[in-house]
Amino acid sequence: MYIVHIASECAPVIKAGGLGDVVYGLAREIEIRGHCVEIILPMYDCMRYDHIWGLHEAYRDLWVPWYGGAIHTSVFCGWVHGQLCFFIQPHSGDNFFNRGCYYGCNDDYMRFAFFSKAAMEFLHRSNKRPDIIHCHDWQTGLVPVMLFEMYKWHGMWNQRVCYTIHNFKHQGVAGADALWGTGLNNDAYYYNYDRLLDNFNPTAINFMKGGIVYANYINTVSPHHAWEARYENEGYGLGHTLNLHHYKFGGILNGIDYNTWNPEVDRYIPFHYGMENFEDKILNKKALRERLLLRDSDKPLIAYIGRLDQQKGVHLVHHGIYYALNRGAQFVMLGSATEPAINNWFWHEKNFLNNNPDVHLEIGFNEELAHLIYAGADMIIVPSNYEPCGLTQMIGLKYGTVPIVRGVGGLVNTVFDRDYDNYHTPEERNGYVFFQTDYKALESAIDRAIGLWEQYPDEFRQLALQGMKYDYSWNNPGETYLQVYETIRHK
Ligand SMILES: Nc1ncnc2c1ncn2[C@@H]1O[C@H](COP(=O)(O)OP(=O)(O)O[C@H]2O[C@H](CO)[C@@H](O)[C@H](O)[C@H]2O)[C@@H](O)[C@H]1O
Repeated sequence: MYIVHIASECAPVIKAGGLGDVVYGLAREIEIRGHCVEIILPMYDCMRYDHIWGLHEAYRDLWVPWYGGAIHTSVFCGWVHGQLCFFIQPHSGDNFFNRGCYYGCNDDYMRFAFFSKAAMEFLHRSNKRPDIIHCHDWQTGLVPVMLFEMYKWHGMWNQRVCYTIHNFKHQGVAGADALWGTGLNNDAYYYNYDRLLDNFNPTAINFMKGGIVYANYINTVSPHHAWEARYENEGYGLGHTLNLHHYKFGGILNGIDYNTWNPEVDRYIPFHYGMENFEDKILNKKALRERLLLRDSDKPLIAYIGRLDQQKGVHLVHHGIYYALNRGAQFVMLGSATEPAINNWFWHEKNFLNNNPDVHLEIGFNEELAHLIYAGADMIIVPSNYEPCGLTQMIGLKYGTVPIVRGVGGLVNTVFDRDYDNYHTPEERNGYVFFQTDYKALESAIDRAIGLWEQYPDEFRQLALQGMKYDYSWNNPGETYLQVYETIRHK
């Protein structure tokens, strides 16, 4: 099969969060299984060019129709750790992708409407006819709309779309200018409840809704979150649309790329270890302490890695830092915030705690440091308000770093409480789970973890080893996605 991903991220060249990991990891898995996979991405000025091999111009004069005119665009091509990627570079005064950031501009919806249009135009003009177009999140929600309303009539009859939703909160709610820009025009037709009209704002269209309505298959990234999106409020207003399209909606648990995230081969950690030499993990803990100037001691080390955002339960991350310190543990946080209020808050805490030898708050994005933290920490907290899948707990498990998570979304599908899980035998349990969003809930889970670490170190070690046994690689999800591709391809 021939599969083309159209996405706004691909790790490690463009990574703001988990979307990048998934696009790269899934593409790689499907290619290993003998299929042809290509990835189309925006050519951001701030991406990690050092991760691209052989970058060259592949298509020089692509004229992308835009607002009745056309934007002169170049398409570059190169290999990102073995995966063939195409990068879209428009030459226009809008400077869509030369902003020094991936997201966070006022005209994001126009930037990604253009990207989606350019990706489709590139496929069309270069005569690429993939069996499957796999697109992701709101940024590419217009891809299936354009395919089935426009490009189908230009020779793209046989293409089918798989649309994966990694985060329902961001939906691409836009005005009619997105329709005019892309040439979909015809406002009256798209401003319709059955098509792109936002479910709550009668003056707006919704890219993600477009993706849901038009794609041949839609999924979110864990079975439990698929359920939450339909039956609880986790679909952020798209629950009814999902119910209408339930026959083509599912939840497929993400994997993680064990070539990148594996303490036996990780090139960013100083000491490799696995289940056989688990005791070497402590050498990484020492290295982490040295790197962050933390006091060497016999305390447990708790970590948080992730975006600092309401989704991630920042109030609990914040509380967790102080609770861990009071409870005699060390804490390391690595995170970045796009919201100024949250950013300021954590900078304030960082300055306040600056001289404390048991805590380090690193504010920013640092892929290399993340690896060392996963390897060096004893526990990792994921206190999310909602979590479609969550990769950090799965990475933690692989590194023998015991996850302490809130029981929502994909966290429910991957972490099983050592003391209270009803569905897994004691040998299958791998972490700690709490359910409420108040401080007490988090505290009791941290207490149980630290208690075991301090008083029953052998049992704690056993729990970590049980987590390492789990296979959360792309092996199983890769198989499932292939089945999806096969099914929609023949429809
Ligand atoms: N400051 C920082 N420095 C270095 N690395 C950092 C970092 N902050 C985060 N990371 C890394 O980014 C990834 C984040 O994974 P998450 O599952 O938290 O994804 P996120 O919420 O962004 O994405 C959404 O998409 C993913 C993928 O589908 C879902 O798992 C998730 O639930 C959903 O919210 C991990 O690889 C983590 O190590």
